[in-house]
Amino acid sequence: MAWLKAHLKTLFNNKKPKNPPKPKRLTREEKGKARALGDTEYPPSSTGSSASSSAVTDSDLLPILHYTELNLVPQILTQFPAFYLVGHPLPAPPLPQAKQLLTLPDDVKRTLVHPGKSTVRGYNSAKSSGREWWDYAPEDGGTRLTIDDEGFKGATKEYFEQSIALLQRICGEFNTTSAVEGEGETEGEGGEKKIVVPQDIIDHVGFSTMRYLRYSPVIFDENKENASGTTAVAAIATTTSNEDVKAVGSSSRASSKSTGSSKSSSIQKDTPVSTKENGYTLPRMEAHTDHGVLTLMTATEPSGLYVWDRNGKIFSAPPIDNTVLIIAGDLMTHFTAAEGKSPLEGEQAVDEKTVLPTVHAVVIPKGAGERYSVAVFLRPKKDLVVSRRAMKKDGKDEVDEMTFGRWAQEKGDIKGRRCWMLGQEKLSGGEDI
Ligand SMILES: O=C(O)CCC(=O)C(=O)O
Ligand SMILES: [Fe+2]
Repeated sequence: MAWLKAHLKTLFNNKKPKNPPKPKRLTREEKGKARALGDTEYPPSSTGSSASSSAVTDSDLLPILHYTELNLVPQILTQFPAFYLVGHPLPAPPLPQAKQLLTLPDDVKRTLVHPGKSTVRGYNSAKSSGREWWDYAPEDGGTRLTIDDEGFKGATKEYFEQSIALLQRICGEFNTTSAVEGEGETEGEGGEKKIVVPQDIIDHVGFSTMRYLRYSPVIFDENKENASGTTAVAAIATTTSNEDVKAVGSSSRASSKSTGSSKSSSIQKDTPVSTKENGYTLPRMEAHTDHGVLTLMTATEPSGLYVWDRNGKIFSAPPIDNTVLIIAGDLMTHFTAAEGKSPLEGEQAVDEKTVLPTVHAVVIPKGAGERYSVAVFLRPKKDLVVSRRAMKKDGKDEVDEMTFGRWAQEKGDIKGRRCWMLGQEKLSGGEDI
């Protein structure tokens, strides 16, 4: 797994685009107005050429993009870890359906567990995190592991299909057509099409799924929770602050490193490990990156979603009416790596057009109640080659082909799957991997 370690170290080591477009400076009021109106000038559409050695963005808000401006997405995802999309054609988000399914009696929910115990199909729970979820997959029209309710099934299928179509459209924006020499990249006719995101992803649903999630204090399993007192879990707090979010990041780092590591005891000692000493733990999802191409999210209040940018800066990502939030998954980094490079080669594969996967976490403030969310994951077929890496084997030049299935498998094999975390190393103040 040495390549992965090297890769993570370089990718997430405060790497910035070499020549990022400079965000336009707006006052707080202007920003708020731009957000409320879905102002097309925010974020700026210009591709300023002045080099900046400061942060990728000086804004503390995530951009809101209008559906008619999807062509800006490739640039925006190098500047921001996420964006809201307004003016999209999606139907109402199936949050009532999420609540409908996830508040069924436990014995009914148990019948929706995948026979092979898949965590990306049917019903699952992580009781010690105060979280449960149900995954819809389009196989057999999504009729397996679901409930017998036509309204539920219709709304679920519809939202999934339309969201996937939207994410595929966004992928198409990464594939530009270049005009005649000297004119740069344009939408001009007759030019050469540059494929960044494989066409197969744009044409096929692949291994895409949709998830309904519920975060609630009532999900905690009192008997299991921290029985040993050593399990690394999220911090305890009476309010949610950046500190709490950082703790969600650092504690999951401890859990990933502690398993199978000879350093586990010292790491656990040095890491904020919460127990029930204050009588409460927060419903949460630890910091992670999604391993697909793009993820579309929508949620109820209370807010609780946070995203990290490539410098470790945290953005709150509360739900905004009529918008969806879109973030990048690991495969975006494979596809947008520097020309001819695989991200598995590390730093040299990251250039100004490289989109890094969005680190995100959820933590629900104490007393805030329940949160429901919907996440649609655009993922390719498992055998799709996502990047190629030139390497020497027994003195011979070889090309190592990374498929999506292998990527997901190798990432999953790292305990806790917390490996692709940009912010986490910085936030936890810990040593490099
Ligand atoms: O609940 C959310 O908003 C995020 C869920 C998520 O990140 C995931 O399921 O991968
Ligand atoms: Fe996620």
